[in-house]
Amino acid sequence: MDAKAVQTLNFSGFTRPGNFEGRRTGFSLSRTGKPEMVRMSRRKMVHMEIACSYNNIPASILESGGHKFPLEEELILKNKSQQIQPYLNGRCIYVVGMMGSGKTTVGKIMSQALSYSFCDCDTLIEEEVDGNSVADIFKLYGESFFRDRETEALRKMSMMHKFVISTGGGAVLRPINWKYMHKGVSVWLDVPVDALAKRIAAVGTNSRPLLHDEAGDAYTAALMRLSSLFEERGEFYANANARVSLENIAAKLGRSDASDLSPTAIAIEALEQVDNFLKAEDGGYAR
Ligand SMILES: Nc1ncnc2c1ncn2[C@@H]1O[C@H](COP(=O)(O)OP(=O)(O)OP(=O)(O)O)[C@@H](O)[C@H]1O
Ligand SMILES: O=C(O)C1=C[C@@H](O)[C@@H](O)[C@H](O)C1
Repeated sequence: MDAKAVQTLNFSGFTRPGNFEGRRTGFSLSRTGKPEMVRMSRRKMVHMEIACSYNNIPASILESGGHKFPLEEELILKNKSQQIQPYLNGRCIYVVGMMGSGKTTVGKIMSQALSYSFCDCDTLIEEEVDGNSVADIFKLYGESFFRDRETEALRKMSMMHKFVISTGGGAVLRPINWKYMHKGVSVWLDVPVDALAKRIAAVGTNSRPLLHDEAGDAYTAALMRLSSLFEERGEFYANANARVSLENIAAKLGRSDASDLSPTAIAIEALEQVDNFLKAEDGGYAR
């Protein structure tokens, strides 16, 4: 085997209930790069070696960790979530960030990894206002009515445990909302505004009332409005306990573009930043 074109991950330890989602089998990549099924008993010492051999990917990329394979990302995610779970102690995670920053997409991945439930605050408000969409609530009742419902939804969620909560883009604006969100751990997904504008232009602005009235082509209109919203809100997002900067992740992975990072890679960094916060609070892990 060409040692240069191989990356190996080793995991040893006892399986715990919940590991491998209760399945008695796991996957390992064979030396040829094909996944192989591996049988495991319910609780036993396991040693898993995952060797990835991709001849067309330069060894320098594999060795620098600049390329993450989906299976590898899944294992890192699970490992990280198991590491922080005892220190989270059931506290909820609130994901904050601009419209389109991936709070729902990344939040769902985090909730699965942590075996937490997931709640989208906008959806909760829609359910509580007779199933009206956020856009319709703005139209029918106005923004301040929506903001009051948002505060009420956060108050209710602050009494829950083991939830990842994707908040609305403007939830950071009211100090009372922070009082509720600080019952848990808050994470800011900091995504460059041009990446947000690309994502939003791709799906349209119909469901996003604060962007809907802007003139011009979809990308430019979204970019202009998002830039001015970010100028007003940047300092509020920075109240979060942990910041996940897509530009920093791209730099770590040696990528030039922060807009093509996988949601799983972003979720891993989010858990990493939560871990840093937990280590720093109240004297850290020594509680
Ligand atoms: N890492 C990513 N790379 C590319 N596209 C992404 C990524 N994460 C999310 N998206 C896409 O961006 C759009 C917005 O994502 P998502 O709904 O998760 O964001 P959000 O922060 O919850 O948005 P909002 O606050 O407006 O509801 C979706 O179309 C989603 O598929
Ligand atoms: O950024 C905002 O102010 C908003 C974001 C959405 O998630 C919705 O909560 C609503 O459209 C307002």
